[in-house]
Amino acid sequence: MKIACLQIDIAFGNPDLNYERAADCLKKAHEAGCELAVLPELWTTGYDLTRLDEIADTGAARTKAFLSDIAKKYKMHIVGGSIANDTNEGVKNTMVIVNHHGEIVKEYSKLHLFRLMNEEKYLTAGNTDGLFELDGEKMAGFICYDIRFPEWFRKHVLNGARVLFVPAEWPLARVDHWRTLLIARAIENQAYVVACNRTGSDPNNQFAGHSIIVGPWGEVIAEAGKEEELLIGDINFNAIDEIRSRIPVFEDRLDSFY
Ligand SMILES: NC(=O)CCC(=O)C(=O)O
Repeated sequence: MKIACLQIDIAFGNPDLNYERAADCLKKAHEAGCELAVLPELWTTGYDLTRLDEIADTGAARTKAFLSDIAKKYKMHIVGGSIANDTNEGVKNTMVIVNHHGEIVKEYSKLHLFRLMNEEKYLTAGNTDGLFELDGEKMAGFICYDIRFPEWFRKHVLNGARVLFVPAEWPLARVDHWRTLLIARAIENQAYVVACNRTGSDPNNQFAGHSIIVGPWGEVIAEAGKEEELLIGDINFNAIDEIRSRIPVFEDRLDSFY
């Protein structure tokens, strides 16, 4: 499966412009022959959290219609990063996944809110898992800070997920943590990790870029630099079986001791 991470800059608090930019990049991913595209975290608004009452997407309705139209037009699955989603439980940081028929297959809202970027003051945590299926393969979505919680990843992998998606707005200041944690999540779970970070800056942070696709052996299949980039990599589901039979971690787990 040919996958594209849309490592883009995000216009602070300007959804109209961000939808336009995302549409351009999704078109480029389609033209490059990609079967699945991934967007970064909070790609419609950035971290303009004090203005969420004006700029959040009510019920993610605009985002769902936008992604669904594009997915259908290009026959491409879209892991829709995440957006500020105004729900009756508060504003959530929600990922929408759309298959290549334009059907919404999953909504996952970020479980672990990141205090260093004030998320807990403005956002409501999700309360569902991130498991979904595309082309008969089990996959899962996580959002940014979630990568610091290996138990959350393991839970999804034990439930069958073999491709783990991570949209993010990860600052440059901790780019070493970003790379190390993502590679570790791939190695320990013997699964693909596809992580799409934003680039550019906002009033509080400079972002790292360095979107990355990591294979189940921990090998870096593709990695972006710091600038805007359409990062493309191929994933091969057979490699997961091969590595799991070489080192049978999932057979050797001793659940009763953990
Ligand atoms: N947007 C985020 O969740 C950022 C997480 C982060 O920077 C970290 O160090 O963790």
